[in-house]
This record gives sequence, structure tokens and C-alpha cells, in this order.
Amino acid sequence: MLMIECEELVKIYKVADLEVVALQGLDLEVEEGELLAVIGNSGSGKSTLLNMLGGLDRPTAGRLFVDGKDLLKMSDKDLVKYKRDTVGFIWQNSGRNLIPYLTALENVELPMLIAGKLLKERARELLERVGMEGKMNRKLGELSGGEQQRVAISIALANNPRLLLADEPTGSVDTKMADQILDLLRELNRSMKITTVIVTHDMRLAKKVDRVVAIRDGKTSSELIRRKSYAEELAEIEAGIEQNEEETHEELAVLDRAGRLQIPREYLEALGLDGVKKIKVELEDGKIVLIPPQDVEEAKKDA
Ligand SMILES: Nc1ncnc2c1ncn2[C@@H]1O[C@H](COP(=O)(O)OP(=O)(O)OP(=O)(O)O)[C@@H](O)[C@H]1O
Repeated sequence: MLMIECEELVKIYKVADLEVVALQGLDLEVEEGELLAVIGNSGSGKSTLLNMLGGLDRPTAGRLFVDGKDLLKMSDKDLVKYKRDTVGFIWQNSGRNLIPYLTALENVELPMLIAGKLLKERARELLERVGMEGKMNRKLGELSGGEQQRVAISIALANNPRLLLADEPTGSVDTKMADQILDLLRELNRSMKITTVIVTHDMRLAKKVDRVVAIRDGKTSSELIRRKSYAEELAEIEAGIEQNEEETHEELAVLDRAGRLQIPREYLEALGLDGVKKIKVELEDGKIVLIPPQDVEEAKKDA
């Protein structure tokens, strides 16, 4: 079953008289139980997508279904319920939203207390899940950034979310800690079967995920699919089989429903074709071939 179904999704922000098109017809499908990384340059629309998925903001147009629920048609009341029951959020500096002079355990209990259902045993269990069993009674301010992030992850899991959304969850910790947090998210994804979407600009991290979606200018432009799963690769590394860095993922360009394709910018630049407005497309021996115009400079002027 599909957990996320996103079709031609558009988000326009209005700032004074200006309109910013943050998502311009984005297509994305995520299977239930999948762990997906979303990469893209600053301003490409990654956080906007996550906010739409999490029901923090509403799309302007298109289709967006999460867990079978239509997020464009949902009433305000249902949206509040959706945020509370279906999604869990992790931010870059989640630790900052926690209270430094309370212990890890008290920080997990606090939202339960506010919601009027404090379950002490559950709070402990959540901290155990993220490997914090030995440090539950430490004050948050006395924990490392990575440990604070673990506490934040356990809070995000409190409502048993169907979908876990993480925006740069390793953005402010060092490489070793980033790896540990990713391992934890991967483990939770597997053991709890929570569909997980991680936004990152860290390609090194993204490569450890089986499927990576690249966003460019508010649209999905390409996908990197692992040739073999990360678990298989780890098993091979352990068995002493050498790995070729280049061969871990296969990159696929995204073809949208209308048959549109984004050609990687590097390819166009390599041939000096960036700025060219039209290009010849031919079918040749079972391949679709793009043929550069004879006079490239002239083609750039052509409207
Ligand atoms: N609330 C908002 N109001 C107006 N414009 C916004 C708002 N949020 C985002 N934008 C604009 O939408 C575009 C996409 O922003 P978004 O934050 O989704 O990008 P991003 O890929 O997450 O970037 P970064 O990696 O820097 O966080 C940008 O041009 C941004 O300036």
C-alpha cells in the first residue's frame, strides 16, 4: 500500500505582493514502511514538502494523500487530529525545543502530561527504544547533542506515528553521531515499520538509504536507487567483500505523468547546452536520443 501519494503538488507562498512557488508540480510515491531520503540544494523545496506531508501547512494545488487521507480536502479539525495521531516530527535542533533543566525522562513525560495522559512506563519504554536506558535521569543540558536528538526522537514516537518526518536530523552533530542517528532511524523504521522521510543535504548520509529522491526547483528531478540494500552491503563488508563506491546506487531521472523529464544540469553544462530552449528528440534503436542543435548560440536566443 502507498503511504504517500503526491501528484502535481504545488505550494505558493504569498509574501506581501510577491508569490514564491516553492513546489511546482511535485510527484512522489512512497510505499508503506519505506525509508526515503530527500536531497536538494538550499531553497529547492525540501522543507516545504515535509511541512505539507506533516500537515503543518496546506498545499496550494495538486493531490496529496497520506495513509489514505486527502490532505487538500481535510477539515481543520481533522488536520489537527492527523498531526497528532499520524505523524511524528524530528528537527535539526530538536534538543533546543526540550527543557534543559528537566531530565530526559521528564522531557518525554511532559507532552504526555500536557495531553492529560501521562504514562510513566511508556515514557521509559520510549527512551529504551532509542538506546537511552542508562541516561534517563540525566538533565537534558548534561547530554550530548546526539543524545538530546535521541530524546527528541523518542518524543516523536510517543503517539505511535505511521509516518516519521525528519528535517536535517543530523544537521548539527558530527559525522560519527550522524551515523548513529541514521542507524537508529533505520532500526526504528525496520522494527516499528514506520514509514520514514529524511530531508538532508548530506549526500554521504543519503547514500546509506535505499532510495533517495532529489528535488530541484520544487520538483522531483531524479532518484537514486540502491543496487543492493544497505543491509546486504553491510553483510558483504563484514564478509570482507570489497565495495565499489560508485556502484552502490543507480541514478534515474524522474519521468512525470505528462512524460516530462528533467535533464541533469551537469549534462547540459558539459555540452554547453544550458540555456538552449529547444532540442531534437529522436527514437533510435530502442533509445530516446537528444540531439544538440547545430548552432547552439542561435538556439539559446530562440524563444
Ligand atoms: N513561509 C514561507 N514564506 C515564504 N516563502 C517561503 C516560506 N517557506 C519557504 N519559502 C520559500 O520557498 C522556497 C523553498 O523553501 P524550502 O525551505 O522548502 O527549501 P529547502 O530545500 O528546505 O531549503 P534549505 O535546505 O535551505 O532548508 C524558497 O524559495 C523559500 O524562500
